[in-house]
Amino acid sequence: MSTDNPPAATRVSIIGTGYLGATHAVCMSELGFSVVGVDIDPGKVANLAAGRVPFFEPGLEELLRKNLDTGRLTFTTSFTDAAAADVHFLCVGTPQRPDSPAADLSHLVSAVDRLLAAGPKPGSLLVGKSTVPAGTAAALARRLATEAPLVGLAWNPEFLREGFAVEDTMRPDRLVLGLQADDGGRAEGMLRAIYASAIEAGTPLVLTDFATAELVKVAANAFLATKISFINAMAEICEATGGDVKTLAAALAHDARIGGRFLGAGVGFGGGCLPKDIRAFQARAAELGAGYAVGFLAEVDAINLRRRTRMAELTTELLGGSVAGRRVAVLGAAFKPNSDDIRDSPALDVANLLHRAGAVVTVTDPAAVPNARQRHPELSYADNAVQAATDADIVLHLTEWSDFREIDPVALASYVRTPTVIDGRNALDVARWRAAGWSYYALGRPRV
Ligand SMILES: NC(=O)C1=CN([C@@H]2O[C@H](COP(=O)(O)OP(=O)(O)OC[C@H]3O[C@@H](n4cnc5c(N)ncnc54)[C@H](O)[C@@H]3O)[C@@H](O)[C@H]2O)C=CC1
Ligand SMILES: O=C(O)[C@H]1O[C@H](OP(=O)(O)OP(=O)(O)OC[C@H]2O[C@@H](n3ccc(=O)[nH]c3=O)[C@H](O)[C@@H]2O)[C@H](O)[C@@H](O)[C@@H]1O
Repeated sequence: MSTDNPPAATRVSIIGTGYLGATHAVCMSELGFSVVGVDIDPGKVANLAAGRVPFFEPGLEELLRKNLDTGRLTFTTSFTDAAAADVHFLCVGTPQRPDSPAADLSHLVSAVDRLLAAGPKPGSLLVGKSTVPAGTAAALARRLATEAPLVGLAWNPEFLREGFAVEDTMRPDRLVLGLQADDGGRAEGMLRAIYASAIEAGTPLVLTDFATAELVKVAANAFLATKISFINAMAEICEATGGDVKTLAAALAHDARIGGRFLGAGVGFGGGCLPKDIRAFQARAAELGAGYAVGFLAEVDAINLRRRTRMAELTTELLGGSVAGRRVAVLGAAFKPNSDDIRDSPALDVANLLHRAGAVVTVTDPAAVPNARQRHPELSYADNAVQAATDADIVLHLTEWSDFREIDPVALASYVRTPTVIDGRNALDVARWRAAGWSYYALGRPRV
């Protein structure tokens, strides 16, 4: 999206300023809109208002500060401040329920309660961006029809990736707009104006109904999860036959119909979205009587979780059958590089499995240690790979930060007790590590 022609007087509110909402607020302001971000977490609001992004996202803080300085971007806990906006983007969390695989929609319901209580402007538009089970928008439309008939509704799911959030928001692969057939084109017109620069730049625009828009989002995440679990299933077969999953994936990638992205075998997917979205999808399909159609996602989830236990088993095997009292260095805490997000992190899951089996586990990560320490105070933490690996019996590489790929294996070997590494992301330079005297292992690759 270009910022050459800032739009005029449209006022935008962003409800929920977490990973998605904070990024969307900053990017909408960068596009020239007057933006207010509202959140119930006063700490988050205070940080954002002071120019601090309370999570790791390359490029976002710089853009936040620049836009705060223009006066176009503000943050508040008051829904009254948000009520004056013309367009409200709903960006609150939809996590997995604690007691079931389904999505917890309570934040969404409460956000709408608060907005309606504050009295949104007649003619304003509520735009859902959160990932929701199919049918959520239709239910919300019925609610608005009785409680706020002059407020429109659209569903505009978000596809950004953490670590590339600004880039993905400014230059999305596509824009999906779920619209109501009977609003006379109002919502479409307002959203075309909001996204004018992206549309002019040629971003594909998909205009559809609510259910399809909701489903595009969960289908995309289900497909990505399936692709990762497919290659991890091949890794399991490679382990059984002595094959090499990295060569296998590279060979598959030469087929343009398959492509090489999301064929990275290793310890599997985590984060605040893929795992909970495939579970919520299954739960919703079952409610609709169509659970059989996505039954395969249970296997996708199971393959993914097996990679974590397999990593712990291989560690145990390489340490002679027991990890009790052995020192394990874990490189990585975030669910992926360029993020401090530890939601459903494979790295921390593996660290905990080993800790519970009696290992002395020390975790390091370039960005996620503060979050990990808060959530898992039972583990030990180090500032860098050398500290984590000092006197280690084994080193596990579980999040492929460039910092870890760039480690000098010769230097690191002088700190460890035994130079054994398991590359849980198939991302280290095997030849370099072996030449430096390390015994190198990886899931789905032959032992040499
Ligand atoms: N994190 C990501 O990269 C992406 C997330 N999504 C979806 O976006 C949604 C939000 O995800 P995240 O930003 O990761 O979650 P998050 O947990 O980082 O942020 C959610 C925010 O909503 C706030 N909130 C909760 N209840 C509220 C209420 N009643 N009123 C106002 N604010 C409230 C929370 O305090 C929090 O700051 C989810 O549905 C997720 O699946 C979609 C695409 C990308
Ligand atoms: O709905 C969401 O929130 C987002 O979920 C994912 O984005 P994200 O969770 O930021 O991370 P990804 O880059 O998709 O990675 C997800 C997980 O898969 C793992 N992964 C990825 C690729 C791969 O080849 N192998 C692999 O194990 C990563 O390490 C990570 O744990 C999607 O890629 C986004 O399009 C979507 O908007």
